[in-house]
Amino acid sequence: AMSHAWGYAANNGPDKWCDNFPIANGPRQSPIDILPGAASYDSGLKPLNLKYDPATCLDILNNGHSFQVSFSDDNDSSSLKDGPISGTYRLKQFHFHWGASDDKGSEHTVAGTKYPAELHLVHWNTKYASFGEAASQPDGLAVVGVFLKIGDTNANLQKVLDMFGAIKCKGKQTTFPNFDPATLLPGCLDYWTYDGSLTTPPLLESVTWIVCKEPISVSSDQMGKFRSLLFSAEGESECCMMDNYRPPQPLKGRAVRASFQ
Ligand SMILES: NS(=O)(=O)c1ccc(CCCCO)cc1
Ligand SMILES: [Zn+2]
Repeated sequence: AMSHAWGYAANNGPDKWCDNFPIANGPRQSPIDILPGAASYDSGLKPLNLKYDPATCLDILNNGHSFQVSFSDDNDSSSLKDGPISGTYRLKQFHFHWGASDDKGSEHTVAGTKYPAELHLVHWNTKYASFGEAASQPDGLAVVGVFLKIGDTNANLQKVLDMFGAIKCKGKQTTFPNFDPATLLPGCLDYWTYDGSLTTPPLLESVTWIVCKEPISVSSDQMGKFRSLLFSAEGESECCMMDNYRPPQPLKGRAVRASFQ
């Protein structure tokens, strides 16, 4: 059985996740295809208020599905407020999803357009005691999504890619001090927002999605570096980490709001 051996291959990928995680066919699944023309401008939406302290950056890990940079979250030093949310949500980690080639890789799409990668900054609602508890609540998480578009080399992103030699295989982890995730944000923080879910198992319907309209740049060479990571653990037959994205899911009547006109 797949149990928790989910992945992105034909035998354990997104089309099979419903076997062990029936919520995969739920009413508020993510990602979605965002149709800018169908999004409704909401003047009540506040600008995003992101405050990140590089001192909270802890480590970088290859978890076999993506790589993630984790943050200490025992205070509000790195947190998200305002935007579509109420209260304070603490940054827990960020990670990416990407494709086998530059023509695909993002999870959200914009009027059918796929980007080569997508950054997710994962935050949890401090009205709950922990990330794990928040992840099971309908207003527990807020994930900021940022598209990556092929263009100039991204010097800030390169600082993350330079760590890949130490985390090539599943399970490898290394310290990653003093990285400022704010350097990965676009200049303009206009966003779309909707109620959704985690895009990987357990696919919990606990995420307020906040997807930035403006992408950040990544060079094609840098995208090649993403694909040098491995899904596989040391000693296993090597399997390159790529196409670790879930395709868009049915909107099922949900409204997508825009913070901009
Ligand atoms: N691609 S995503 O931002 O939706 C995302 C974020 C965080 C997790 C981990 C959930 C662990 C629940 O116990 C899984 C997926
Ligand atoms: Zn993600």
